[in-house]
Amino acid sequence: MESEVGPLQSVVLHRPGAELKRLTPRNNDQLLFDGIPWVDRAQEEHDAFAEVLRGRGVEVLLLRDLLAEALADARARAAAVHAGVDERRLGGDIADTLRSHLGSADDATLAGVLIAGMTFEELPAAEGASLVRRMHHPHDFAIEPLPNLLFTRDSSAWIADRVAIAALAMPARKRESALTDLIYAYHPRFRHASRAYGAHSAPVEGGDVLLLAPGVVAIGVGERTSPAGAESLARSMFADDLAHTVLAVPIEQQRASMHLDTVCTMVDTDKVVMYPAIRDSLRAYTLRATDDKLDVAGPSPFLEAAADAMGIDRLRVIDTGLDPVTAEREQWEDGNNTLAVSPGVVVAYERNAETNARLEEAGIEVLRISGSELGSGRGGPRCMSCPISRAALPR
Ligand SMILES: NC(=[NH2+])NCCC[C@H](N)C(=O)O
Repeated sequence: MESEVGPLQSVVLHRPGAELKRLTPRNNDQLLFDGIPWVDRAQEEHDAFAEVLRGRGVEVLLLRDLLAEALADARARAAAVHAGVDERRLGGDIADTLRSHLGSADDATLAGVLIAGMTFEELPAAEGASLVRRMHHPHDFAIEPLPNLLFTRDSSAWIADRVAIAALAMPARKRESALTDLIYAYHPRFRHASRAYGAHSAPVEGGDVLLLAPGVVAIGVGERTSPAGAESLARSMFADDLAHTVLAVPIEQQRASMHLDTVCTMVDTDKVVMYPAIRDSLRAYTLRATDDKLDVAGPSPFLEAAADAMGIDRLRVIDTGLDPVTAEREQWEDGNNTLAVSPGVVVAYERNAETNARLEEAGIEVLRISGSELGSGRGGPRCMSCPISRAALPR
């Protein structure tokens, strides 16, 4: 996979389920949701999203199935139980009981618990007294749920023929990469996939990684991806010959722009849709490897640095020309977070009517999906998808 826009062939999605039913007004902030989604409707919206992709010939793989299939391997099970059971939180006794309970669950049930988590009242019964059980509220989580698994973009990212397992920055999401890690390690389809970068160093999230052109990768640096994360991903891509140029793009460290793809996504080989408020201020450091040494230049204006690295005259921005308030509203609702299924064809939330109209005026085909419930986790079509293969672009 060497671009953002080559004809999409296969993608990993996660159909949201019981993990969203864990969200309450007391925990939604910590779990990174801005509201309490209506779960049945979120599932309908998600099914419709998957159908739009299938309708364009895309193979849709569902993360829950991949996880359950990977768990058929005993080593995957052991890793999953290890990652799910936090002995510091539970104490030795409960941890032991839970490990043996999970160890004997069937693959689908285990996958379900790893995703939806478990409360203290759902713990398997055990003999003897436990202060931990007595003192925890029955609704406290013994295993935290993973509602943000919906955003499959972030926990892994494919660059050329390699997969990078992300190190996620927020505590509520850290365990996601343990699951993607074991899918890629043990699922028969991916067992032989080579890795780029491991989950064990500084934070990098897939939402920050944009494949601008073959050999050219932009990495947003802000609330999630750290400078150290960007630098080590760049170094590993250079070492593996996956990129010749990396652009490190500072973005504001705030929720509205948590990832680079919340403010900018590619809609065609030489076109991006971008939040107008940052268009003139976005800058980039240009990283290259010269004689095996890292070379850092800039910062310079992002659009110029990108065009330069891509070897094109201009990287065009769809001129949404929106008034600042509409632009801010639609950016918050992921109007700039489009998923390209081929050059010039993108999936977008229908609610961002103005941005979509401008895209169409510019000749982009917009496949609209509804996201009134899905969007409450603050993520759009690009965040909710992890492309694993795209056809190469004609050169
Ligand atoms: N690639 C993205 N923009 N992902 C959006 C992730 C949203 C998620 N609720 C989070 O806060 O992490």
